Amino acid sequence: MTATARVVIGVDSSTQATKALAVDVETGAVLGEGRAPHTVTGTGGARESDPEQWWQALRAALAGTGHAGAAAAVSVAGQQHGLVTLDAAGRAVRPAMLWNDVRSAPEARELVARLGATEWARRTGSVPTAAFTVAKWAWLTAHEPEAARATAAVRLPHDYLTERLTGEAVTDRGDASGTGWWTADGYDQEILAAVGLDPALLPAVLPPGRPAGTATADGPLAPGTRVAIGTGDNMAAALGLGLGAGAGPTAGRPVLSLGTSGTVYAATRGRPADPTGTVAGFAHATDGWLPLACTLNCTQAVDRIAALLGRDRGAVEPGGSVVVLPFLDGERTPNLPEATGLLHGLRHDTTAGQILQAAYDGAAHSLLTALDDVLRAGGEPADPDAPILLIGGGAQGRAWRDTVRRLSGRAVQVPAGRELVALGAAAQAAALLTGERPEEVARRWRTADGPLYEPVERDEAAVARLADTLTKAEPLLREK
Ligand SMILES: Nc1ncnc2c1ncn2[C@@H]1O[C@H](COP(=O)(O)OP(=O)(O)O)[C@@H](O)[C@H]1O
Ligand SMILES: O=C(CO)[C@@H](O)[C@H](O)COP(=O)(O)O
Repeated sequence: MTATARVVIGVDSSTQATKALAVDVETGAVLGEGRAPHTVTGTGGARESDPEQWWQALRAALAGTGHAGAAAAVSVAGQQHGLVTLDAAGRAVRPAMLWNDVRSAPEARELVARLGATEWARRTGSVPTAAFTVAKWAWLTAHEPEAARATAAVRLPHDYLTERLTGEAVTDRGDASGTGWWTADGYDQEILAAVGLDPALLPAVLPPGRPAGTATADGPLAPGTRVAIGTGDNMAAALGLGLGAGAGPTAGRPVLSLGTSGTVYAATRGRPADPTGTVAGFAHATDGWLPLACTLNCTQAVDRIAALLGRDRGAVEPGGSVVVLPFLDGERTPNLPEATGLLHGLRHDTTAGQILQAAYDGAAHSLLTALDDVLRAGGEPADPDAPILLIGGGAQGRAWRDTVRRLSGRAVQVPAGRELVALGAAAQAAALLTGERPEEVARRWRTADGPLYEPVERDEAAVARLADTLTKAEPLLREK
């Protein structure tokens, strides 16, 4: 390997920011880091961002690594599901509708009613919720038909950025599996016809390991730099943790990610097809599957409640019996897209710190409840003694770590590598150079190593209170 072939860059274009890491291919050492924020607009159920801003943020983050001109390969991972609509000149027709935009909830319900939940799960692995790209496209054709008519290309956030770097209209199986129009055999022509989307508008889904192309001369990278295919952010984090679905000890290892979204998932050998819709049957980026459950209200919802209470995010207090269902932005798991937040069981002696703790509990409970469903959907045995790999910004907070341990009764391991999505993308880029599988690269880099926090006794009373409140409040939370 030449001196310049030693550095790759992995990018995480997530909801709130673009983060880029320059990484040494041999050791996994992070040599440089760049970051640039995104703006998310929208009130009520709307959440949108300008794709041009992601591109500018990508340029800034790449420059921030200090290695943009010298990297041998680059890969971009991005927030899943977002609907990017481009005109014939490649300009955005309108802002991208993001994964957490729940205006498309009625369209998702209608799509499920038309085909049936079991058939959706059988074909695409998932029952679409408002998050899925197919529901967003259906919303666009119904509410902004001129924008839909002006659309000459439909992209996901990561493949939009990959195309800006290379000029190639390509995507990967991992991110494609979050659209609602991809099956293991390619695009589902019948579903596309049902939502009036011409397949010619979509990028080609390349086989795993095939590069997207090389950097064009007018971009932020040295012309000819190899660009990997990239993937969705959760798929990239799985790669970054060294998790593969192939034979080996990593299939079925549970991951809990605490970021803008909360996600719980595992790499599995079995293809998920959960007709209840709790588990999305995503594809792993290399092979096998990545059953996943996702919440809309995670770190940001808890931070918002801390701000309302005038407390630091870590200033929780034990005790009391208050319950918070922090569904501030509507919720996806459980599927209550029109829900708002709920506070129940307030007493004269309830403290602000207990209310904040209850918000953490409410956010973590939805994810932990889905954990067994995730493993079942992927056909992997649930091992209650296996530590949960805890990642995302929230994993850095003691209150989050303690809440997950108390409500699960399990140990948690917090990988030392902070930016697992960007590391996973870097592993994809490195794999282009070395011929390894990306997850093998990450294992060699020992990205999942980190402190283990021992299990504590499960707080059965808190879990029962949450489950009971959720059951009783459900009719209220379903009201529009
Ligand atoms: N030390 C910390 N304690 C608790 N939460 C934290 C800490 N640091 C960051 N966070 C939370 O992490 C979130 C960002 O997580 P991250 O995984 O980077 O987001 P994204 O999903 O957008 O990539 C912030 O919203 C913040 O609430
Ligand atoms: O919708 C999902 C998964 O299905 C989300 O996990 C998005 O992929 C957004 O990710 P972050 O910006 O929170 O990382």
